[in-house]
Amino acid sequence: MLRQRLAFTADLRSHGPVVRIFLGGLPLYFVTSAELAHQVLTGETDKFDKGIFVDKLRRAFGNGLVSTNGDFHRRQRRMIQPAFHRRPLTRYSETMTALAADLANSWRDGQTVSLDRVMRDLAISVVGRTLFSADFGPAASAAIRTHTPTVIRLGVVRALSPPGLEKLPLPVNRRFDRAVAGVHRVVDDVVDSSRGDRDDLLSVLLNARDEDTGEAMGRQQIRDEVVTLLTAGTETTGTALAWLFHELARNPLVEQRVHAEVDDVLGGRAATIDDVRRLPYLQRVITEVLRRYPLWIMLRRTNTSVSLGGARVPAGTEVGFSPHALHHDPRYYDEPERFDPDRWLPERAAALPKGAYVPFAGGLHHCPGHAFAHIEMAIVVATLAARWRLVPVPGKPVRPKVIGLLYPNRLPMTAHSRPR
Ligand code: HEM
Repeated sequence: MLRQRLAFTADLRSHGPVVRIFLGGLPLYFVTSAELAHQVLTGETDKFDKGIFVDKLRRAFGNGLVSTNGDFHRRQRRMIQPAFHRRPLTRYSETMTALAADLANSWRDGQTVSLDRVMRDLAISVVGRTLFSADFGPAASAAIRTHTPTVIRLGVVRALSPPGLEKLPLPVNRRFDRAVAGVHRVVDDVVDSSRGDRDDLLSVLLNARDEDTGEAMGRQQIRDEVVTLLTAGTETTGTALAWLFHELARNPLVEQRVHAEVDDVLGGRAATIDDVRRLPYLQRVITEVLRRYPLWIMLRRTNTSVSLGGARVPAGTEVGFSPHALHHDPRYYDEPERFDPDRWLPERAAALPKGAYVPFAGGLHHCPGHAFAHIEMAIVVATLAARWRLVPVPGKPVRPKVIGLLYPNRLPMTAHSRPR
């Protein structure tokens, strides 16, 4: 499973709708149909808690939103959700436009950039400024960019290995601890230097009071929420942006249509939130990128006995599915390996069953940042594509590294100025 990750989870569908596999002795019920994935995410959502992944990653994310269940999760979510409503998103979009324009202005014709790194740094700057009023310098940005994939990668290995591995004095565990400490150092700096008097999400957390006791939120809990938002909001969006430019370069007809659309709407200027709805083709490109490059697997755990596709699954059992396998399942998608943004034209997408497209999960843990991510991606791509065409460096093949998320192994690209 760890060696051939995508092939392993794709192949499970040939064994039936529910397949029992073992993670170092621990049974995992893997569901392979859209219908059952939808049931796990949204159908009986209060019967499924977060599973072994978040247990193994608790040292990193503590009790942040992504790792908690039940009433506690609901309370924290209620507090954080308003930061993703329309009005704050409009405010954040100004920062997205400014940062994208700065990047577009910083390139020289013929310059080669590590696009994966640049996109992840941009995503880190966007979340830092919008949610925490923090300007991460190059060192802090590099710390997040290098430590977060290590935390996720080793968390996945821990989850899929025999229990107890993480307690042994192994180099791999020391690496995990160092990476966690690296992310925590950056976040502690951000939390400690805020006075809580800004119009941002960090100030909401610093000023929050318990509804019953009136007590302030503990420092540790604030740190857990900030670590969660920072990593959940940057790795995903940064890698999706990198893959988007990779796909444009591999699909010249798609690239031409994106260029024609942004030229028509922007005429060379930076994009704003008002432009996003006027870029329908680019929105389909974004939807298609999130189909091709979603999470590898998602896990949950039953908190009561559940019937799944006719199988009786006892309480306390790990249940999982692969968004990547569902997004490439020929039962739901014609030519699933083809990058085809027009499959998202409303008349063609209407037949897609629930659960077949789940880049942002669903149910109680549905990604609160989905609109934030869509707006950010549209603004960044439109602003850069209005000025630059990004061309792959020959002889440097790009392939996905599957670390929970799909990262490009590298993505050197040369920026060519587009005629204005
Ligand atoms: C393309 C970009 C993004 C993708 C593909 C994505 C995907 C996801 C997915 C699949 C989950 C559910 C995880 C699970 O339940 O196991 C999730 C949760 C979450 N995401 Fe996103 N996300 C993206 C962008 C963002 C952004 C921009 C933010 C914030 C700035 C964010 C913040 C969160 C948080 C806080 C959670 C936990 C929610 C909860 O458990 O209640 N995400 N995301």
